[in-house]
Amino acid sequence: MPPATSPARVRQKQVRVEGGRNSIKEKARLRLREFDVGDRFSHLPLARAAVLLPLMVRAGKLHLLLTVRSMQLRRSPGEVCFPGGKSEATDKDEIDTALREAKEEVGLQLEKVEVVCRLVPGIDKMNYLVTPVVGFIEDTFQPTPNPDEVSNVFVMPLEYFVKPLNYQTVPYKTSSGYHGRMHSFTYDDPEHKMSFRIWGLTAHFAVFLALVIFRRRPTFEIDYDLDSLISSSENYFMNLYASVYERKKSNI
Ligand SMILES: CCCC(=O)SCCNC(=O)CCNC(=O)[C@H](O)C(C)(C)COP(=O)(O)OP(=O)(O)OC[C@H]1O[C@@H](n2cnc3c(N)ncnc32)[C@H](O)[C@@H]1OP(=O)(O)O
Ligand SMILES: [Mg+2]
Repeated sequence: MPPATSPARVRQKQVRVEGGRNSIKEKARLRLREFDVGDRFSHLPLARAAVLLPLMVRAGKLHLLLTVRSMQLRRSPGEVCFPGGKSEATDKDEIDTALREAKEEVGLQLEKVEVVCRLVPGIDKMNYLVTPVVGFIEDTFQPTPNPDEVSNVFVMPLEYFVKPLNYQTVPYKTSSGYHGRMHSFTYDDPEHKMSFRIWGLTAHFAVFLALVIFRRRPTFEIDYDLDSLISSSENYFMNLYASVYERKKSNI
C-alpha cells in the first residue's frame, strides 16, 4: 500500500471528503426543493425584504453563516441576523434582494452562491414581508463585513437549531395582536470565543431550515406539526399575515 502522504492516498482522501460533502449537500438540496415556495407569497401587499440563509459544509456537517448588526444601525442594532435587507426597485425578486444585500454586507459575490430555494416568509416588527432564500456557499468563504451595517460574522452548526445547549422560549404579542413564541438560542462560538444570542425572526428561520433538513423533533417545543410541516408552516404564516392585514385595514 502507498504511504499515507503519497499523492495517490492524498487524492483518495480528497475524493472521499468531497464525496461526503456532496452527499450531505445533495440530501439537503432534495429536502429544500420540496419546501420551495417560489413566488407564491410575493404578491402580498406588504413592504418587502429578503435574507440569505448561507449554508456550508464544514467538518462534515452543515453550518450557517450569521451576522451581528452594527450598533450604528437605527433598526435592531447589535442583533444577530442573516445577511439581508429591504427590496429595492431594481431587484427582480427576493433572490436578487438577498444576493445584493449579502454582497453589500459581507462581500459575498453572487456567483459564489448556489441558490436552492425560497422558504415560507416571515413578518418582522415593522411589518415587512421577509423572505428567506437558502443558498450553499463554500466553507472557504472569507467575509469582508461592511462596518456600517455589520460588526461581526460567525458560523454555527445548523444542528444547534434542533439540539441546542442553551435555549429559552419567549412568549410575545405583535403590534397586530398576534400571540406566539419566540425562540432564543445562546451559542458559545469556539472560534471567536464569544457568545451570540440568536432570537426572534432570525431564530425562527434557522429553526425552520433545520426542521426541513433534519426532519427531526427538536429538544424544545415548536408551533408546527412535523408530520405535515409544509402545510403547518404555511398555516402558521397565513395566521400571522391575517392578523397584520386586519390591523392594517382597520388603521386605514
Ligand atoms: C416579530 C419579530 C421581530 C424580531 O424578531 S426582533 C429579534 C431579533 N432580530 C432579528 O431577528 C432581526 C430581524 N431583522 C432582519 O433580519 C432585518 O432587519 C430585515 C427584516 C431583513 C431588514 O433588513 P435591514 O438589514 O434592516 O435592512 P437593510 O439592510 O436594507 O438596511 C439596514 C440599514 O442600513 C442602512 N444602509 C444601507 N446601506 C448602507 C450603507 N452603505 N452605509 C450605511 N448605512 C446603510 C439602510 O438605510 C438601513 O437603515 P434604516 O433601517 O432604514 O434606518
Ligand atoms: Mg441588512
